[in-house]
Amino acid sequence: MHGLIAPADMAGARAAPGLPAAAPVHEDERGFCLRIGRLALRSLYAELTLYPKPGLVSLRDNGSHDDMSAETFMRSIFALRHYFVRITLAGSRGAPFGVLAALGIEAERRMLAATGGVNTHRGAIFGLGLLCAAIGNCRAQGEALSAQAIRAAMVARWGAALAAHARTPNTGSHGRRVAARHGVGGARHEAARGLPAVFEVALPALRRALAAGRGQRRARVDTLFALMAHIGDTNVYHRGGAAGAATVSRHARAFLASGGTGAAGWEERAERCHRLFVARRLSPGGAADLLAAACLVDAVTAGDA
Ligand SMILES: CC(C)(COP(=O)(O)OP(=O)(O)OC[C@H]1O[C@@H](n2cnc3c(N)ncnc32)[C@H](O)[C@@H]1O)[C@@H](O)C(=O)NCCC(=O)NCCS
Ligand SMILES: Nc1ncnc2c1ncn2[C@@H]1O[C@H](COP(=O)(O)OP(=O)(O)OP(=O)(O)O)[C@@H](O)[C@H]1O
Repeated sequence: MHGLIAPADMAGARAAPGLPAAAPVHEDERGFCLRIGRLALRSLYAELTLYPKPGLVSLRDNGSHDDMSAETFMRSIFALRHYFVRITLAGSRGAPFGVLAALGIEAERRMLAATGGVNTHRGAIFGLGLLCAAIGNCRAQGEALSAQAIRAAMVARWGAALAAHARTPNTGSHGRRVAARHGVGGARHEAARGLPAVFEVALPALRRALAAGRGQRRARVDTLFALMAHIGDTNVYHRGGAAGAATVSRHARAFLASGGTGAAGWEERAERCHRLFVARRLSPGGAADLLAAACLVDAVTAGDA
């Protein structure tokens, strides 16, 4: 086939309600979506393999988790390989929020099937999926891929729907219980505000550390701590309550105040923090998701796409 290609990767997006069933996919659009999908997976892999990462699962250990390991995460990442391609395409076609949500719900189903029912990537499916859609939309508008343009495309196309999504009570989730008890908004509120934790906290921290010559590993550790210091993470509240959340932000702030990974002994300090979180069963999973999201935006805007 020349020019018009309908690969398996695209099948879900074409079949999704709201997209024309037979909308042809041009080769350059297909190549772009495949590249963004690959960068999204690479960002999740970068987050998984990073160490030290307080309380979180890595290749070294399972952090504060009994029900998942790096292998569970690898299976989950593999199960998501078509999803990010499809949602990029849906975004480039300007699909309504309901289409993105349907793709996300289907991806959650695949994740749960691959992990035996463990929630490894719910937050990432939502946040990175939304970013992939925004990146696709931005490119389709003929905009150069900058962080600002990606964020603007996301807010312009789906801002109102995201605000409505944040207002909709979702039954029975940890996020809902945490919101009711502690007044913490979580992933949906973060998205409704245009992902400020990604664009105003994580990305600047990542770029600052890279510009200071710290390299990807140290820059990502600094970024994770910046996020831990900043966000209200529903995972942390769910497992550790307000006291757990205060512990996470206090230790993150102390690590950053000591110079982050720019200071001698940073690795030992970060590992000490990891051991303390594991002892208290704390896990900043929302910060981990947002780190992966920032890695994706950085890769896309650095020209890797
Ligand atoms: C919003 C969804 C993913 C989760 O709702 P829930 O109320 O459980 O949210 P909750 O705040 O608890 O977070 C879920 C996950 O997000 C991450 N997270 C936690 N806190 C935060 C935070 N402050 N900011 C960002 N992410 C966070 C964590 O990993 C957490 O496990 C879900 O309700 C949903 O709508 N799913 C289908 C839509 C979808 O995936 N669409 C894809 C493209 S838009
Ligand atoms: N490396 C990581 N280690 C642990 N969690 C992570 C990591 N990366 C991302 N996360 C996020 O953390 C969330 C998983 O956290 P957790 O297992 O605490 O949630 P849960 O299954 O909803 O709750 P619980 O297991 O406490 O009943 C996922 O949504 C995922 O997106």
